[in-house]
Amino acid sequence: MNLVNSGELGTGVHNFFVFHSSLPEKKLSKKYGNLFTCYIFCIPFVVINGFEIIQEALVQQGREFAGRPYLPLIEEITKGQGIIMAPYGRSWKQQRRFTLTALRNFGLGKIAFEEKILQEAQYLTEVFQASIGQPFNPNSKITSAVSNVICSIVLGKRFHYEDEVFTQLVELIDENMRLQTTIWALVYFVTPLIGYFPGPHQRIFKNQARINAFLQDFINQHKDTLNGEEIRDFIDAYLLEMEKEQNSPNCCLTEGNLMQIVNDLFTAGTETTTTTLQWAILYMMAYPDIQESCQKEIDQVIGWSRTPSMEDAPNMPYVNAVVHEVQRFGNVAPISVGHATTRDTSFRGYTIKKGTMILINMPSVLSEETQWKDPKHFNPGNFLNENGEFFKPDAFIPFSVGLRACPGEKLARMELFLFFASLLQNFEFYWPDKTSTPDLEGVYKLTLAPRPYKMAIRCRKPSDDEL
Ligand code: HEM
Repeated sequence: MNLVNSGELGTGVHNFFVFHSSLPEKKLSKKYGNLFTCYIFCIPFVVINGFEIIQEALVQQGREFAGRPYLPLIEEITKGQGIIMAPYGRSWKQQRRFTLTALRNFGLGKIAFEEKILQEAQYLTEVFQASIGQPFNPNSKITSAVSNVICSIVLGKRFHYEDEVFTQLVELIDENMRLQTTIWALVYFVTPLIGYFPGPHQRIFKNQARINAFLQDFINQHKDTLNGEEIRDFIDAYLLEMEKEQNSPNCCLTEGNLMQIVNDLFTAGTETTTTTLQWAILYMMAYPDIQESCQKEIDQVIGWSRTPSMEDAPNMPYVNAVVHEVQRFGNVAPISVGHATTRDTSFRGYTIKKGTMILINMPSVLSEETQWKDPKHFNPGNFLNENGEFFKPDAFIPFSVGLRACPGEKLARMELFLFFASLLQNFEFYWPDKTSTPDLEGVYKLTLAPRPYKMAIRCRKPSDDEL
């Protein structure tokens, strides 16, 4: 048993068997308390629920909970490199520190990223505009726009939405994310020996090899044209730092790590933001009065003569509150990324053995009754005070907290605000099918996404004569 009671018995820790990967954690925490152990085929993992106890684990005992679980399938793909699934240690620290610095230097929080995002929002608006008149599924268009932001930061170029290399890359990444939530991934987790036999898991490896081949091409092109005088993008910055540090004995900057970080930024940076924007549009169709209030504020603060900018955010408390509420209610990363203990850890009177998988139950915080004014409904009021001013409750932690907290948070927040405000400035979104209403239940594929839907749009922008 992994969670060993070293204190008093029965203080909310329970052990039982679970044979399914999609857990009804909310119901379980009601029944078993804020800290309990589950088993997947006899392999234990500890589930942590609620703001206070999650803070305690990830922040106050941050180092002890900063590991990642050993998952044979992921290990086969990443070889422990990169950031997301890298074990806690020197290499992870270096990759993470370098990535945060590079993102900051390229303009995280500065104008450069804002321009890239706005340029992409403009393309997305044009593509939506061309679809007026026919209900359509916005998913692939939003995915293209969001992954293009990552492409321009990491690879130094954006792609046409129909570009063959680009669409293949996006599809392969998407398929691999989906395959990693199938029963096969679970079987691989328990019996890694199936890696030697045929089965759908082989498709994951095949897809990954193709993704890596695409990315290796880009890395090679960068190496051939590298020029210390001009850093074009993330790959350039990493290669130059590798060159500089090559004789340093503790340096973990390697081409293998570079490849895995590029993979990580694509996977983490595209799916989460795309899914949040899909929820945003779906909620706007489900709650047209909220959509209208957003548009009123956009019209007042921005008008028609210019595009939105991050400087508008403090003057747009309602839109800002809606974007945050989309993240809270949409809950796109319900189990965050799995954590693990980095050593035998004493926690709330219990000893958790080194390497135990830790599951952070995000909905237990994002809809915790004691933390929110209206936890159960989509209500921007959760982020507005009595004077209609924006405020952010401490329990708003969709990017997690502690040493592993999302390093892409600032970029993601910029993308969400600018894409959302640009789309609502230009279009009214409405549910095209009069016989049904938007389905607000999600489906889980590493992120919690809306079921595929079709939407209809009307152009809001007055003609030049009317302006
Ligand atoms: C709405 C958008 C996003 C959400 C909700 C989100 C959420 C998260 C969460 C919950 C984690 C796990 C934290 C933990 O283990 O405790 C994470 C990790 C991570 N995210 Fe994000 N993320 C978003 C966008 C991005 C973007 C745009 C990037 C890249 C530029 C990014 C890069 C990463 C990376 C590299 C990690 C791994 C950090 C580590 O293991 O040290 N994410 N994110």
